[in-house]
Parts: sequence; C-alpha cells; structure tokens
Amino acid sequence: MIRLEGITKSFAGKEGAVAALDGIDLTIARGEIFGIIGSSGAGKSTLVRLINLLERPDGGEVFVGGERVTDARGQRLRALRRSIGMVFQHFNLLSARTVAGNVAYPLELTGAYGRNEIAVRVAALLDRVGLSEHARKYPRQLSGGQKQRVGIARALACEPAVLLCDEATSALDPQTTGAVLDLLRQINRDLGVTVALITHEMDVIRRACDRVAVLDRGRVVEEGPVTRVFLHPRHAATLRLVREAEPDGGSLDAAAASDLGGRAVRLTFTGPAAHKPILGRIARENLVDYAILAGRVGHIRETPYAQFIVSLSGRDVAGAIAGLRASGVDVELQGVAPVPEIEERACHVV
Ligand SMILES: Nc1ncnc2c1ncn2[C@@H]1O[C@H](COP(=O)(O)OP(=O)(O)OP(=O)(O)O)[C@@H](O)[C@H]1O
Repeated sequence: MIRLEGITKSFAGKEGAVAALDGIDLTIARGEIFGIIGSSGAGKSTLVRLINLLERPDGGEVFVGGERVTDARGQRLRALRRSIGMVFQHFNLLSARTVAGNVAYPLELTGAYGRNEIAVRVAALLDRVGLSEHARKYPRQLSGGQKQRVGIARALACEPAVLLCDEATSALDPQTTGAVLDLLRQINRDLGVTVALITHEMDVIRRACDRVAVLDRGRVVEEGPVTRVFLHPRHAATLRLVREAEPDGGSLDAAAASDLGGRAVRLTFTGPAAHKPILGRIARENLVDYAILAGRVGHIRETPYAQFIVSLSGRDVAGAIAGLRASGVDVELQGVAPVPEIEERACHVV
C-alpha cells in the first residue's frame, strides 16, 4: 500500500546538515496495522510528513497503492492526500464547530457533496465511533478519548485507503488508549483500511499492530512481526523501547548475568503453550531443577505469551532443553551467541 525506497531527508542545523532520515526502506501492506516506533528525534515526524505527502524527500521514492507519487503535484497531490486520513496527537479539532461540524468539514472542503449527503455520512461516521449522542456538542465538552473519536471519524470522512495515526494515543490515559486502539482495530477489520501507527510507546505496538519497524537515528534498525520484535529484540534501540514498556522485563538480562551456576536459558511460550504446565513436566522427566530469575507475561494483541529466564540444573539439562523445544517452547541459551551450531554444542556440554 505504501512503499518507501531509499528515503533520505536532511535539515540545516547549526553545525551543518542534520540527517533526519538516512536511507529508509519500508513497505506497509494493504489492510495491515503497521507500527513505526522510535524514541524522540528518531525521525518519526519527518517520516509522517513524507508519507502524507506534506514534504518531499531529498532522495528516494514514495509509492502509494503501487503508484510512484514522489513528485505528485496539484490536483493529483490533493487527491492522494485525501486518500490518507490523518489522526493527530492533540486532535486538531475546530473549537468553533460542533462534533458533527468537525466531521463534516473535510467533506465540505471537497465541494463534492450536498448538505443531505453530508448529514447522512456524518451520522454514519459518528455511529461508527460511538458518538451519535454527542453530535451537537463542542470539542470543549468532550473527554480526550471522545475528542480522539471525533478525530478518527473526521479522518475517515473522505473514505481514505490509509489511516495515518501520529502519536494518536500519546495524550490519553492507559484505559482510554486501549479503547481508542480497539476502535482502530475494529475500523481496520470492518473497512479494510490500512493503518500506520506512529508512536514512541511499545505498549501501543504490542496491543494493536501486526508488524512494526523500529526507527533509530533516521534508520530502520529492526522490522518484523510484533511477536518477534517484542519478544526477541535484536537492536539496542528496540531493547530500550521494550524495557520502557515492561520495566520488570528489563531485568531479564541482569538476571541472566546473576545466574548462580546452572544453565541460564530464556524461555518463550506463545499461544496455547503459554497456558500449559510444560516446564514442570519437563523438569520432572529430566530430573532437572529450575529457578525462575525473571519473567513477564501478557498478550501481544490476542496472543498470550510468557517469557522467563530460568536457571536449569540437575541430571539432564540438555534433555530438558530438547524437551522444551519439542513442546514448542522457544529456548535461547543466555550468555552464548544464539548461533544454532554453538547452541547445540552448548547443550551437550551442560
Ligand atoms: N524542520 C527541521 N529543521 C531542522 N531539523 C529538523 C527539522 N525537523 C526535524 N529535524 C531534526 O531531524 C531529526 C528527526 O526529527 P523528528 O521530529 O522527525 O523526530 P521524532 O522521532 O518525530 O521526534 P519526537 O518524538 O521528539 O517528535 C531531529 O534531529 C530533529 O532535530
């Protein structure tokens, strides 16, 4: 749906040019919820302005729906921008207009709809976001979550193919964030709209996205399914973001280092395996003891997961590791490079 190829963008700084984006390659597939995450200064806002065609890259190409749009101008550019609905962190509602008036605004701007048609469309949009009863209120009379629902209805008004959400939940409390993310997922499911979520919070990615790209200093340093990136972060920037989301999970590495003699392993249970008593059974079968040193449990979208660092000791640690793997548990040896042949050798040593 959206493809960025070799995108570069620099800005003039006091000490020369600052590379905000430094060779970005990214593909957001039609119908998915794609997360772009990065800390402050990573280049997220610059990327948003390139995706919604408010700015042009210094180098590289932007494709929307398979069409090269890097140099689009005039009428075509306006049509392309309408195909990308924007949801903002601070809602950007018109305070002098009612809820219904805010949602009607982009439809009025097109000049393509009559009053009745606009009224019908606005009513349907407000129904979709659960605000029908608030149509005549003004933004100041709404909660943050309700304001964002207006923002989402407005972004959907021109039936965009893509919903680009720029820190859309960053001004909301955790409960309201959950409700807004649920709404975005429902819209994605019902309308097939592609959703791009730009955020600095891993928790938002965990709850809502199919795939994620991690941005750091203007580069995509890691990309993949959320389950993989969240449970097995490879890059230091990703690890930092995961730790911010789950402070206790951050003690995993430290715990591994403090392991007292046994074989420290990181065990990841996902899906049905997260609810089965696998570890106890395998420990008994192999006459192995285990000490749980650190852990985290939760959901990635609907998928349950549990991840522990345990220290295994006793009769047949290698057999226990093999048994865990055979039961669908992902086992990573701690303190050993995660290269298969090294892992295998390490298994036989213990
Ligand atoms: N208009 C500009 N002029 C000069 N430098 C800029 C401009 N816009 C962005 N930058 C620089 O580009 C880099 C990336 O900025 P950007 O705003 O895209 O990051 P971000 O990830 O959105 O950060 P934040 O989460 O803090 O908004 C930063 O070093 C920033 O200072």
